[in-house]
Amino acid sequence: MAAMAKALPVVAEREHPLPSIGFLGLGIMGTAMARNLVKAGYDVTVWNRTTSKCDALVSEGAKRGASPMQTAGACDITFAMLADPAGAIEVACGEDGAVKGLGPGKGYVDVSTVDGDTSKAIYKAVQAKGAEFLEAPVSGSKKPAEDGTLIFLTAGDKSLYDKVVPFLDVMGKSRFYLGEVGNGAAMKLVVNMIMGSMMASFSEGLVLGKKVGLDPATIVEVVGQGAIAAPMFAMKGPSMVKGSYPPAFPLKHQQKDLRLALAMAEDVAQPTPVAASVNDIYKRAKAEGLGDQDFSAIIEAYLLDPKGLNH
Ligand SMILES: NC(=O)C1=CN([C@@H]2O[C@H](COP(=O)(O)OP(=O)(O)OC[C@H]3O[C@@H](n4cnc5c(N)ncnc54)[C@H](OP(=O)(O)O)[C@@H]3O)[C@@H](O)[C@H]2O)C=CC1
Ligand SMILES: O=CCCC(=O)O
Repeated sequence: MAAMAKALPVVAEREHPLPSIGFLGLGIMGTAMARNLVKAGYDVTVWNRTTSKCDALVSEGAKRGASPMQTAGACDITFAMLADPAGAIEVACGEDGAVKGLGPGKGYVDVSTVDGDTSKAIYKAVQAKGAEFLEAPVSGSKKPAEDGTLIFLTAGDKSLYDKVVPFLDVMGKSRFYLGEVGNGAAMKLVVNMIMGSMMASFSEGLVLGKKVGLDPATIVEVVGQGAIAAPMFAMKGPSMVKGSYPPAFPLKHQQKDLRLALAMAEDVAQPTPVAASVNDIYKRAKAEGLGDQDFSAIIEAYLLDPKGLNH
């Protein structure tokens, strides 16, 4: 059963004036997360590199930021939801980066999925301005972002964590405080490494089953009733069977997370042969032009006929 959208607390019901919020990065996730903050009645300023992506939220009540620097300068707490380490560094530490707008009393919360070293570099830059930093990558995809049921994996300045709890609770259903910067990134990469391998294994099973004459839709049903049942298989399986992969979690980001998880494993000399092999399959799918499709399109990398299981 699909998760129910939760009732959002509204600002008018609160007793004290609340901090103003900046939100940088309005992709699939950022748009839905910022929208929930706007809907809850907060004073939200949004910025995105492709400025047209701000239009809808501005028409719904958000203010338009001129740059990451201006947005962070105008707001008490700024969230950032960027594609990858390069984007996160650019937006935080670039020419018109958010860090330039920060100062004592302000906070920067990076909710992008990046590696620990990227997070630590941003932390150092934020600290140098006398501001506070929290890394807070999320588990959960487009639908949980829309429903406000994400899981936050936070680490960094505990005092900032305490301040942003009300905002995290608007955007999410649960939150973990994991201590030092890097631990949130590590938790997120471990979870997504497992997820990428699960999806590849599921695809492999569907393709093999089809080849030996089984009905893929029946395989999805059987998997859903046994010990390996998973919400992800139940949600993605039916559309995979139809060869349809509308992007919720883009395949290029899943491959990025595998790449970052493998680098993390390399740093501690931990063998991860399953993830290494799976990463090659995602790389092949990306090379075949599937990067902007949902990551469930990984199944296409197994198929000679690129139209999907039904063809
Ligand atoms: N989609 C999902 O299910 C989930 C995604 N994540 C993670 O969240 C992050 C965002 O994901 P998602 O919203 O799906 O991604 P999208 O690809 O939809 O959005 C990426 C965002 O990053 C911006 N961006 C990328 N590079 C730069 C740059 N150099 N400078 C400025 N802005 C940049 C894009 O701007 P522009 O619009 O101009 O291109 C866009 O706003 C990723 O780290 C992803 O791994 C985490 C959990 C779930
Ligand atoms: O990083 C993306 C995670 C997607 C999910 O948790 O469903």
